[in-house]
Amino acid sequence: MMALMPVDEAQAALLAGVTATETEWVELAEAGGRTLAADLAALRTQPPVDVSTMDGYALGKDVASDGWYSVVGEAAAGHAFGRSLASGEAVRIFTGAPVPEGADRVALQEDAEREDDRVRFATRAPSGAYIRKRGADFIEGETGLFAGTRLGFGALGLAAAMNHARLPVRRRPRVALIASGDELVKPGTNALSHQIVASSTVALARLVDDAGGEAIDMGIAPDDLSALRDRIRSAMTGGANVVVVMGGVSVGDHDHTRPAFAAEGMEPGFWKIAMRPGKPLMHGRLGRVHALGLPGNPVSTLVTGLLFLAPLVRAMLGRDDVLPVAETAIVTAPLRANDMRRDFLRARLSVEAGRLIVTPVANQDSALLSMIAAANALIVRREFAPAAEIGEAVDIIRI
Ligand SMILES: Nc1nc2c(c(=O)[nH]1)N[C@H]1C(S)=C(S)[C@@H](COP(=O)(O)OP(=O)(O)OC[C@H]3O[C@@H](n4cnc5c(N)ncnc54)[C@H](O)[C@@H]3O)O[C@H]1N2
Ligand code: MOO
Repeated sequence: MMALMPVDEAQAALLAGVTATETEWVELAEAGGRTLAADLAALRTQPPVDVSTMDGYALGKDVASDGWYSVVGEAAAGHAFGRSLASGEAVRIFTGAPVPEGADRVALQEDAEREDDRVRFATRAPSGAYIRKRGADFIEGETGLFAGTRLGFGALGLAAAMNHARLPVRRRPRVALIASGDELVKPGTNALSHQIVASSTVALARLVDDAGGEAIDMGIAPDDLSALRDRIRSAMTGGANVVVVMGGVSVGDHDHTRPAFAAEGMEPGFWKIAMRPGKPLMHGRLGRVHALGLPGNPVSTLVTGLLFLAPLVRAMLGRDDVLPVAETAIVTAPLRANDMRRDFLRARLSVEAGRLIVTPVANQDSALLSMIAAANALIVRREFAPAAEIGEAVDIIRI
């Protein structure tokens, strides 16, 4: 029997030599969830001048002998006080307003005793009080965001503040999804008893989308070599970066995925991985295009999608976080010792008294979508892991 390749080795082989997609420019408002293709420098300094962090009074260094300052004007956000402060003068100032020249501190309005146009304070604010210095956030020319960053709300806010209206992002990798099997019909059709609803396309498309790719539904190919070859070819013509065939990767007489890719000139990568579910997973290259055969059992399709396809998409985006992040949680059921296949148990993760608790779902059959729908994590059981007792910490991946 052909030896099974360890998961880590297969992931490394898959991700080695991935080329990032091209750069495209998008409007800031369209850039959410995309991945930066280049480092982004600040186009201005923020704050551009020293500003007040509170509502109060801007004061100079010198205190008048009687403690009273004369209030000579006002500074509000967007409205600077026009001149330098002289000794003994105060300017009424509001949050975000430029601190006038000659002022070195801001005193809170809560601490002020105001009488007409003069003001005094019981205690003296220290030098620099309530002043946010020019450039405290970023300085013009400084790199604020790095290539490979997924643009979440914080990064988008920073990009806007740095005065970028458009951002360079990686084009979404195009992932063609081909379902294969004579038994498959589209969701919502009048399926006969020997037919199965093709559920993996929509599920995998969601996973691809979430990873930052663009899923292309290539429909259902029958269990026929030339039909599958046609489908692979049209995916290539359509500009796919990854061609995925779901099902038909095992060793049965009707499993045409590998032969079809091979007939299209695939340079073989790996086939058969030491993992459960997902053993028959296959990868190869059609020139620069990645060929992936994902095992047909729906849970196997999604687990291999999560561990291989999604990381491949993220790698093509040049993302700085490619592989799923492992965390630990306390297991609530005993787990038996593992064999040489890394096991990914579908499980339910929750928080109890501030700790992560994880429970495997009732049935680990890789055909049961009800079980993966009920799960929100995978428990990762490493190769030859010893039995685990209730209360032990185990590795998990959120899904
Ligand atoms: N003799 C052996 N038989 C099998 C092995 C093996 O090593 N030796 N591996 C088993 C494992 S593990 C898996 S997983 C399956 C996967 O095989 P295939 O990739 O060839 O999948 P199919 O036979 O095409 O389909 C399996 C199952 O999944 C259903 N399916 C397929 N595509 C979809 C879809 N898009 N949506 C919903 N359901 C789908 C299909 O109807 C079958 O019931 O092979 C084992 N056999
Ligand atoms: O991948 Mo099969 O993945 O064990 O059902």
